[in-house]
Amino acid sequence: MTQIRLTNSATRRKEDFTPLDPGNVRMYVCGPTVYDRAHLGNARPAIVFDVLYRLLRHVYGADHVTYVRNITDVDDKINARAAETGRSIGDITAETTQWYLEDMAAIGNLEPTHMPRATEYIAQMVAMIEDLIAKGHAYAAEGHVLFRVRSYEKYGALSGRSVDDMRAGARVEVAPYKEDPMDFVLWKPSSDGQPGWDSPWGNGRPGWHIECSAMAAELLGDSFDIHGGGNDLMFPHHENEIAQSACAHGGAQMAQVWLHNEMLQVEGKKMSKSLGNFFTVRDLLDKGVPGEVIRFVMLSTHYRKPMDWTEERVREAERTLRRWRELSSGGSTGVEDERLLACLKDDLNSVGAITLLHEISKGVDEAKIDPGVLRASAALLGLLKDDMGEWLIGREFENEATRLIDELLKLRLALREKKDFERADAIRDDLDQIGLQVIDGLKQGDEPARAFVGKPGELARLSGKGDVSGQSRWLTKEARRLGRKWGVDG
Ligand SMILES: Nc1ncnc2c1ncn2[C@@H]1O[C@H](COP(=O)(O)OP(=O)(O)OP(=O)(O)O)[C@@H](O)[C@H]1O
Ligand SMILES: [Zn+2]
Repeated sequence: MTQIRLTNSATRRKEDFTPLDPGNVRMYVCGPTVYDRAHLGNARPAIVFDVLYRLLRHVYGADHVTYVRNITDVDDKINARAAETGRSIGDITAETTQWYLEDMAAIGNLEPTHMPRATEYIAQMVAMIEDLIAKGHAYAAEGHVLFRVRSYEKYGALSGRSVDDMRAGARVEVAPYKEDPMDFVLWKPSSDGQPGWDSPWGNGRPGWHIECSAMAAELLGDSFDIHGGGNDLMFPHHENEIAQSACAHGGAQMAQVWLHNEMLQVEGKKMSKSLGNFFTVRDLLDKGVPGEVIRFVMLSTHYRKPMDWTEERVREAERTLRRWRELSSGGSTGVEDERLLACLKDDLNSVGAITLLHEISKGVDEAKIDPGVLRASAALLGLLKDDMGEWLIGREFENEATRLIDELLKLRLALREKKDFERADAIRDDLDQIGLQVIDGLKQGDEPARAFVGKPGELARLSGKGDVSGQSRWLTKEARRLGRKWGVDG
């Protein structure tokens, strides 16, 4: 069996992946701060780590993987949004969380095992902070609690910077209550109207970084296998998570492997809410771009490379998926192609996997490979799933069959114009034989592909689910036969 290899940001090397406990492989991924719709950039880590989750489930068994992706529902950005809109914080976070779950499902992601909301783990955060103070890694001052960065000598190891460099270059908040400008907030006081919880340091709320450390420890233990997120979080967020967790847990290494996806960009800049250069997953879905197409485009670039979103890629993905859906119906249940699995095991090489899917689909088309293999292989990427096939239904459908039939109709019209009714009628009869009723009165330049079918809905449904799409392969075969017979296939 091929070994899973992952590029560990902490060592900057591609390494063999060996879980601490193969009976329970554990992964934590930083989830969204819920005050606005997820933009397309936010969808990237959700998809990348979903593919990893699927791979781990495949290799270690579905019941032997625990995937945690949190919901940050206490954060100053949320408070600001509440103040702007006059809405309650609870309404905003509940609504945004629901949107997030719907949008992530629409792009084909499995639900993680746990989706902890920060507000439900305040007690664990307070306990962890108290522990850090007791161990000398944190101190309370003026209602705040700060992490003493100097107390953790490996601080900066993940992002490869020294504390002195960071101090020189960083825009850290200088505050009178800090021993060192680099120290970061674990707890801060809340004024009236701000969300707050009782604590040994008065009414207050947690800082963002401690949320992840506390939730990860509670659900996955002091040490677990994989920690993921976008590479924009490497510093300071992940650096701070590492420091807090190691110091609270007697030096135990928080995660064995750190994985970071690169950014989705718009004209060379990170797509982000703060820059305002974003569009949401929902915008695209509402525009009619199917979730499966979004997923495909995202996986067409390796997760460690920056990527751009272009209309051309969307169209290309749509064409490919249409074709694969058409080819993938029928046949046996199917087992995935081992080579595809090997690709994904090699640092989630989704690009190589897609290339292989093209090759497999060609084999299916030539009747050399069972369609079940295409389905099972695509499923490793979360593609071609039954419940996502709906997008094809009712859409205009263009493929090899319709193109050839189109050509046959044009030929028939040309023959009629030359008064060669015998051959024109023969074409009509041939089409009739394969269940296509020719409607007369069509002129050259009309769009015969749409007008030729007696039952217009049917052609659109041909590549839908199950047995219906079986017809589509049959139709393609028949159209090719007629194409050859009438010399319109070249
Ligand atoms: N453009 C992007 N490409 C890929 N991943 C991204 C992108 N923007 C954010 N992420 C990732 O999405 C997840 C949620 O991020 P977050 O809620 O902080 O969104 P954000 O757009 O970065 O917010 P802001 O713009 O306000 O900084 C994180 O794992 C983050 O790394
Ligand atoms: Zn986090």
